[in-house]
Amino acid sequence: MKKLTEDILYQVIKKRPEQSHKASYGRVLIIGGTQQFGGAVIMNALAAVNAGAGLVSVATDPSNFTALHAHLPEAMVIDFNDDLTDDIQHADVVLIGSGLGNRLDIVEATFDAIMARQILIVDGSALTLVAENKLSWPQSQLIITPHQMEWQRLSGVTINEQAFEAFNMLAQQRMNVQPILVLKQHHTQIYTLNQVFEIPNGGPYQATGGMGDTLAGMIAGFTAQFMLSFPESIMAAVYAHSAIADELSKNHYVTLPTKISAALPEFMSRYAK
Ligand SMILES: NC(=O)C1=CN([C@@H]2O[C@H](COP(=O)(O)OP(=O)(O)OC[C@H]3O[C@@H](n4cnc5c(N)ncnc54)[C@H](OP(=O)(O)O)[C@@H]3O)[C@@H](O)[C@H]2O)[C@@H](O)CC1
Ligand SMILES: Nc1ncnc2c1ncn2[C@@H]1O[C@H](COP(=O)(O)OP(=O)(O)O)[C@@H](O)[C@H]1O
Ligand SMILES: [Mg+2]
Repeated sequence: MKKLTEDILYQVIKKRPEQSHKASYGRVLIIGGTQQFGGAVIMNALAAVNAGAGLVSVATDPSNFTALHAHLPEAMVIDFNDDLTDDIQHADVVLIGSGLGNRLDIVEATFDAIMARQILIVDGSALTLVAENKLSWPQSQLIITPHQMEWQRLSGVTINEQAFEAFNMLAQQRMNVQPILVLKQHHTQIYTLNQVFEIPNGGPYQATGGMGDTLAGMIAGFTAQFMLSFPESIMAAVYAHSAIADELSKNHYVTLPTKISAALPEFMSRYAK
């Protein structure tokens, strides 16, 4: 187990070249947010845009369009009931699952459309749907972001057994496509193909709904923008998420997910050398 340090931020976050444009920083497609859980995709998108993704589109229930635009006019919207194949195939990074409820049809269609070279981040309800329906993972650069109960549902490793790294690693290796596993908890762990990393920061002021949706959006923004630093870009996103929460916690009892996203541009500017 390797403990991550602030160095990961200097390693991944780079000063932008003058000769660049929005497409240089990645196209992200976010798929999620039923009528009940529209907030989840708004938080995904706030995080991805504030992390610096070049272009962000959100495929969601149409009842969420106005609220999303009110929070974030930078994002584009798509009706998630339409055929998303073209939108998926034009994205560099697809994030699916936050607030997706029981829309198994959308998970299946996304897994069918995704291509092997693309980054696919699977979060929230999509993880539960994969577990319940025993879906196979698609060929892609797969990242999964379960909290401990979602990981228990997916892997069969109970929350108590998750203290043993070897159990998690074995379960990860048994999947048909070996994903990068971001196992969320106090001191989140990141399982790459052959090594485990752990963040030393973060705390209970982060225990509030939408905190994981924000992390998933940050991972999308970091991986889309810092393509050449994969998978370190994932570690930098996880580290930054908790580092910002730590800073806010000095004078905030609870660190709201939307405040973490709002702090991202200034936070990242400190590391861009
Ligand atoms: N504003 C919005 O739109 C929001 C939308 N959201 C969306 O809702 C969807 C459902 O996501 P979810 O995580 O809330 O529900 P679920 O998968 O049932 O798991 C929760 C249960 O698991 C247990 N548990 C055990 N260990 C745990 C741990 N370490 N961390 C967390 N839980 C742990 C615990 O059980 P308990 O301890 O209560 O017995 C708990 O009751 C998902 O798509 C998400 O994106 C949310 O983001 C909120 C804001
Ligand atoms: N006590 C804690 N210490 C550190 N981080 C925490 C703590 N509780 C929750 N978190 C973080 O908050 C996030 C919660 O994710 P998740 O349960 O998926 O939230 P949601 O689905 O509501 O957005 C994870 O990144 C987790 O590591
Ligand atoms: Mg979650």
